[in-house]
Amino acid sequence: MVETRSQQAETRGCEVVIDGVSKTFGKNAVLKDINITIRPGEFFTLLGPSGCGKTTLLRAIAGFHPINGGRIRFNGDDVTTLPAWDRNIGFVFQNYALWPNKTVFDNVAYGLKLRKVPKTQVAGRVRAALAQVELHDVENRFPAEMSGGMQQRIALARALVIDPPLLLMDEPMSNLDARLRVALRHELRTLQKRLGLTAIYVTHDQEEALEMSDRIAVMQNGLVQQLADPETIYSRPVNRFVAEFVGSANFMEGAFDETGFLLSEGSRLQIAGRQHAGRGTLVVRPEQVVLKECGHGLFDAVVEDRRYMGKAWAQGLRLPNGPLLCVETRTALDVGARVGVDFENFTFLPAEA
Ligand SMILES: Nc1ncnc2c1ncn2[C@@H]1O[C@H](COP(=O)(O)OP(=O)(O)OP(=O)(O)O)[C@@H](O)[C@H]1O
Repeated sequence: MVETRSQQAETRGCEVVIDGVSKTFGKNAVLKDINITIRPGEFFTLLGPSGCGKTTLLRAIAGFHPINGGRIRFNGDDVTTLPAWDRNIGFVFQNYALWPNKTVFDNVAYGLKLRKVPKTQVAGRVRAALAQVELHDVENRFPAEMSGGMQQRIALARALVIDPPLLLMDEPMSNLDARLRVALRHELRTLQKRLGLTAIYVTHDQEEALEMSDRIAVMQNGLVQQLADPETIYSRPVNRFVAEFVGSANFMEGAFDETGFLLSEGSRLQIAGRQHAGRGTLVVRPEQVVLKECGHGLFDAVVEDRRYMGKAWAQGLRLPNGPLLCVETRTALDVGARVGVDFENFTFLPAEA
């Protein structure tokens, strides 16, 4: 996503260094020596399946969980043992955690009162925070009178009102319907860039992560599997877990030799493999498959099935004695037809020694 210069602010976000952080709950090692440096003004996402430790890491950064090993630094200051309320962080919870018996005004003003901001400034700052999330004339209402989307905005205003250099968000959109989530992605990122804060965002939604983030750490079982910008994560996954978790892909096991890639099932693909050698897995995204006339691709395949997906057709192509390849096409192919298949691009994951 590209921001215009006028949308970008000089960054006042802080650098966050997570230095060898580990965390256990009883005997359960939930974070295992995590090392990440998050840059000032960055929109950084922790992405991974349920239970991988992303919320635990976010809460450790916030100071809600003491850690068992490592250090956490904000702009070079060691905050590892600093209580949460002294870390000057905005936090948006998954369920918003708004007080139902407080008005919108009092919900948003809470952080200011805690910090003993002079009363004369409170109303102005609450209104400014609500305006940042495009909420107007709602100060006297109660959260239960507002839609899920509005409650999410109030939670965001409450986090922003203290003017934090760091905003932490734990799946803030997971309770919203799909259409609203998509609309809010752009809005949230634009706001974060305009305010120039550092944002750390937790999600298990790969589309959300790809669209919003400057960089993503893909996590599994308490470890960072890959840390990179969205394009690299998607187009050059470092292992099968990342390739499977982010986007869909075809996986073909086999080995490169001088004449191409020999599939485990026996067929040979005439891929020039000079830069690759040995056993491993070819990872081919559906949109990296190019259809040609029979005899003009790497191999011919037979259309085995097709499903209509709205913006494209998902087609299953059977390789001779080989796996079923999933491709996307604008128009439907007849089941039983033969087509030539080429790969515009692919990733090769060498087998682990
Ligand atoms: N307070 C706690 N006490 C004991 N175990 C916990 C606690 N919080 C989390 N865990 C465990 O730590 C592991 C990681 O949990 P965490 O919430 O960080 O995962 P997650 O990736 O954020 O998943 P989800 O998307 O489901 O929230 C899980 O096995 C979970 O059961």
